[in-house]
Amino acid sequence: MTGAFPHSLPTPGPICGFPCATDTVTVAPTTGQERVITANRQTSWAFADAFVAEEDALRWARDRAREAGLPSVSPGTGAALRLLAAAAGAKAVAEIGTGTGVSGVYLLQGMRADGVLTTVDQEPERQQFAREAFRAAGFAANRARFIPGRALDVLPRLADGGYDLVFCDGDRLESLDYLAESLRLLRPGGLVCFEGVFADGRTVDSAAQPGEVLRVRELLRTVRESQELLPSLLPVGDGLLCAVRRG
Ligand SMILES: C[S@@+](CC[C@H](N)C(=O)[O-])C[C@H]1O[C@@H](n2cnc3c(N)ncnc32)[C@H](O)[C@@H]1O
Repeated sequence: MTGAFPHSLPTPGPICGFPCATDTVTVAPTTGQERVITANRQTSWAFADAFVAEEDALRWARDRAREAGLPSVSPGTGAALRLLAAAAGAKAVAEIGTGTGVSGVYLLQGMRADGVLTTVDQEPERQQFAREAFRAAGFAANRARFIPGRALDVLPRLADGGYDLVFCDGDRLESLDYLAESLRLLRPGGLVCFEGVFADGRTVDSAAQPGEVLRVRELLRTVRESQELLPSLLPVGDGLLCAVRRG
């Protein structure tokens, strides 16, 4: 991760606690005890992320993603999603960005036994891999509804307040639209989660960043300031932003 979070951050202001386009970031040289703490923290993060062993179906889906050059959620992120789905007693989950099904398997594992995962991806051939992964993981075909198409075309067709959890892992440039749609889709007390909000460290990096990173920063600010949401940014994988829609 770029920078030595949180030492590299400017004093959090009322709007953002991470660099805006104009913020400067001074990375303090790490010496002695501080360097030990930083190294330990990174080792601890790696340990936490690898804490959950993955079964064959997940490894198979992950291999298909790797072959396609596609990122998948890390084991730590998958385990967090599974935990959240289980804690929420999720019966209806919507996913943006099926990929080859890694996150979908974790979500299904956490959901109620009669729950249905509605998963959207603009690449139907990836959804075929996910379908196989779900079957290999032991889920009946009726546990997942695959919808091919662009997220912003599909989401408006899904039912208002009909979902316990919405997981967003599609196009970062569309993050704010996904948030607006999620607020409509979630029941009160439901959860929205965004994968990859660290953007490989670029979110807290003061160097010039592409539009997708600026959009992620906007998402973080919006979620943090929303009166409708109770947020938490989980430092698993590439950063999992989660928020509960207040009842
Ligand atoms: C990072 S991958 C998802 C990985 C998956 N969640 C997992 O962990 O296995 C992102 C997926 O989003 C899909 N995607 C990107 N932009 C999209 C959009 N606008 N609408 C629907 N799907 C989109 C891509 O085709 C890709 O399969």
